[in-house]
Amino acid sequence: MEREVQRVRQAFLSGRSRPLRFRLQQLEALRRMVQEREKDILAAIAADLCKSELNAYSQEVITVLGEIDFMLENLPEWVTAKPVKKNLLTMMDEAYIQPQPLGVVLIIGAWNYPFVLIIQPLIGAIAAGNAVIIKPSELSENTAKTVAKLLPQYLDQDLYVVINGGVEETTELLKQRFDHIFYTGNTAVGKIVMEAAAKHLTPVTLELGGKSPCYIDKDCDLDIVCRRITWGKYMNCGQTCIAPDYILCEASLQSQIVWKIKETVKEFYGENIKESPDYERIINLRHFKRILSLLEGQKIALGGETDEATRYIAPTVLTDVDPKTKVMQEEIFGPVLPIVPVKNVDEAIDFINEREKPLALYVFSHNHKLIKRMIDETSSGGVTGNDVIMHFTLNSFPFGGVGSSGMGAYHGKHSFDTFSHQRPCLLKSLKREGANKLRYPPNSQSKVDWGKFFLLRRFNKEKLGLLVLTFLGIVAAVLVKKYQAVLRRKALLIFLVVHRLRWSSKQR
Ligand SMILES: NC(=O)c1ccc[n+]([C@@H]2O[C@H](COP(=O)([O-])OP(=O)(O)OC[C@H]3O[C@@H](n4cnc5c(N)ncnc54)[C@H](O)[C@@H]3O)[C@@H](O)[C@H]2O)c1
Ligand SMILES: CC(C)=CCC/C(C)=C/CC/C(C)=C/C=O
Repeated sequence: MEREVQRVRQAFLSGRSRPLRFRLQQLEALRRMVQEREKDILAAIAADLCKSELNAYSQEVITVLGEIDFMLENLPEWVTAKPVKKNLLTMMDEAYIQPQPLGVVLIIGAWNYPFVLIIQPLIGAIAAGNAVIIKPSELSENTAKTVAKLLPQYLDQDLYVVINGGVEETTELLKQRFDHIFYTGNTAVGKIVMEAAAKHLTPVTLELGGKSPCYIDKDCDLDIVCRRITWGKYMNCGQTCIAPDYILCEASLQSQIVWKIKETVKEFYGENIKESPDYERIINLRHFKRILSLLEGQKIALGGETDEATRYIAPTVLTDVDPKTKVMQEEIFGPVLPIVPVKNVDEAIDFINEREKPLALYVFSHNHKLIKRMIDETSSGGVTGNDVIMHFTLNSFPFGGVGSSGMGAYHGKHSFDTFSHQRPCLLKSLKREGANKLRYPPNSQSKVDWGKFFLLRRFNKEKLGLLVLTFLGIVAAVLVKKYQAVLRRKALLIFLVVHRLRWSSKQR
């Protein structure tokens, strides 16, 4: 492992990942890989998650292609140094921010969207000029193997390396020194990653999970609300980090919500859900059993049917859920939707604020003020009003959590920034040493006053007068320098005219 990381570091130190042209070439090659090997990629995702290839394409491949196009279009502008505002002490100098690659980045992915969750951060890391080691999730082994096979056929083999393995390999990998670690997965492992990173003072981005609440106000169109929630909750069989985890609403709305979700489930997946190509399965038996245990003692208003052999759990809704029960203590990450009754929006806000900060928050209402209030008075990684999931699709948004749902963010320019160091560069001249006397010892009150003037722009009248005089002096000096030749010619002319006049008067 150590040798592998060293090999990638040597490749980074060769400097070839840095030029803009190289980064664009690699991103184009990655796009080619996705387009030419689409079938292999879709088949792998489909095998890992019992997902239709159409769904694999629209949930994962579209996002990746969109992100590559966005990078190719904007990267030339992002990599250029940006001049910054200067102060009086540096007004004659060159001052700019130059984004630079961090070095060797480790990307650790999760199984639930096994392709996009490693390739989207990879796009950002390449765009920023880094070398990358990718560790896909071992639970989605088909995608992990496919990515390990395909990437070296298209990308620089020493700069971008896939290492496959489970906990043991990841633990070993985490002992190495990286310049950034980008981890997607559960919060408990997030802490392990952060602890390992701390040993090398390596910065981390943690894309974690949590329980994303969904508040439904009574003033809304329940047909539309339930259709949107059903889509976001049961997509990928509920195994989506930003799926609505639970519903908060007034008790009287529950029966209508259950009925409308039931109708939508029929509309989306047909009478026999098990036969639907759009309804996935739970990733493994451990997660299947974990989700089943969340149903114990609950009032099942919809669904609840299961099949261990195929790890099938029907779209399920629970009503009148007690917040103290297990289903409300951990992220569900499955097709189970509890409804927790609250009296009003105030109680919903308190409920959300009494818990860990979620990755996403959803609020449905015709009342725009209520939505704004919910946003102002709570905290979450991201918010969508009157829909679910959709904030993920906008690559101008930073995507990430807050508090226990994660730290740092990515997508689009935010990915580029995550994997770059914003390096401040100040270039001075070795001339104009006179001005520097102000900061050299011995110090004096007058120097402090000048310092205050230059850096804090605080001055007394006397100093202001002096400064106006200095400024006029500088302007005069600049003008004299600029028009020196003209002035010299004018002076010569005056001299000649005067001389000529004198000579003429003498002749007379
Ligand atoms: N914020 C996001 O973008 C996002 C996206 C997907 C999933 N998630 C969250 O991830 C969770 C589901 O993923 P998961 O954690 O089950 O995925 P997972 O089991 O695939 O684990 C994630 C990664 O951590 C590694 N790992 C596991 N145990 C480890 C250990 N002890 N030490 C070091 N590495 C270890 C795995 O090898 C894997 O690569 C949910 O909480 C979900 O909300 C978040
Ligand atoms: C809008 C469409 C068609 C797709 C969105 C795809 C999606 C839900 C991606 C989620 C990726 C992600 C961060 C998952 C976390 O678990």
